[in-house]
Amino acid sequence: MKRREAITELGDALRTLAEHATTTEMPAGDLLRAAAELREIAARLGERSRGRSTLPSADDLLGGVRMYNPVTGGGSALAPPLRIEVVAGVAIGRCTLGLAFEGPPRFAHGGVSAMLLDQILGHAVVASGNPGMTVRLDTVYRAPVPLLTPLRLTAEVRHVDGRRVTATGTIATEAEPGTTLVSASGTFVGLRADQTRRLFGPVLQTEA
Ligand SMILES: CCCCCCCCCCCC(=O)SCCNC(=O)CCNC(=O)[C@H](O)C(C)(C)COP(=O)(O)OP(=O)(O)OC[C@H]1O[C@@H](n2cnc3c(N)ncnc32)[C@H](O)[C@@H]1OP(=O)(O)O
Repeated sequence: MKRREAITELGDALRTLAEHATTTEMPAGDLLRAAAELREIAARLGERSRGRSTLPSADDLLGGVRMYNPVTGGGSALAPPLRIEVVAGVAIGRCTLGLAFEGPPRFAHGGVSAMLLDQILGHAVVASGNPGMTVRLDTVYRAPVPLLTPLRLTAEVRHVDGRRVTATGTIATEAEPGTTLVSASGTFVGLRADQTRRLFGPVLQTEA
């Protein structure tokens, strides 16, 4: 689909911009010129935009296509993006974090690790056929997550108890997949029909 490719192209440019804006040591004058040019571009993009209760026209919510998901979305300026595939019930994710995700020098911000894990746990939960929202996420930071280093994440469902699903996951490097840097356990809850209507009613109406 042409529009999705264009969205991904723009997202890619924005991610490059965010990384260079984070690492640049250019003088103040150059930064101010860049800011002015970027504001012009932003204004142009904002001429036609959607509100909070309208899905992106390029998305396919029920088909799992979310172009602006801040973790996996090709169109997101914020997403690493994390690429996930499910193999025999295990979600496997790959990404490399740039300096835009830095917390302690040289390493990822802890909140970014939690965000990646929330997403991949959620993916495993959806893949198990028990979709739900995160109600709890416990994260254990064993070693710092290096930037500019290919990462490998895993997640799988451990337990289904009615509407409650428990999943666990890890972050490691591609080079040392057996050494867990961060692990997480999450609880997800499937929504009742009334909860779905209350939270997502306006969006589902525009979808229909
Ligand atoms: C291919 C595409 C991939 C797509 C992949 C997509 C991945 C997306 C990953 C991102 C996921 C997110 O970030 S989701 C966004 C972050 N999460 C949220 O914003 C959720 C905020 N929480 C809520 O709105 C609410 O908690 C609800 C609506 C989820 C549930 O309502 P509730 O009133 O709390 O719970 P209720 O329905 O009464 O109870 C359901 C059961 O869950 C239990 N329960 C409720 N909270 C908890 C809890 N913290 N810890 C343990 N258990 C809990 C209750 O005790 C009850 O157990 P029992 O009595 O039945 O035994």
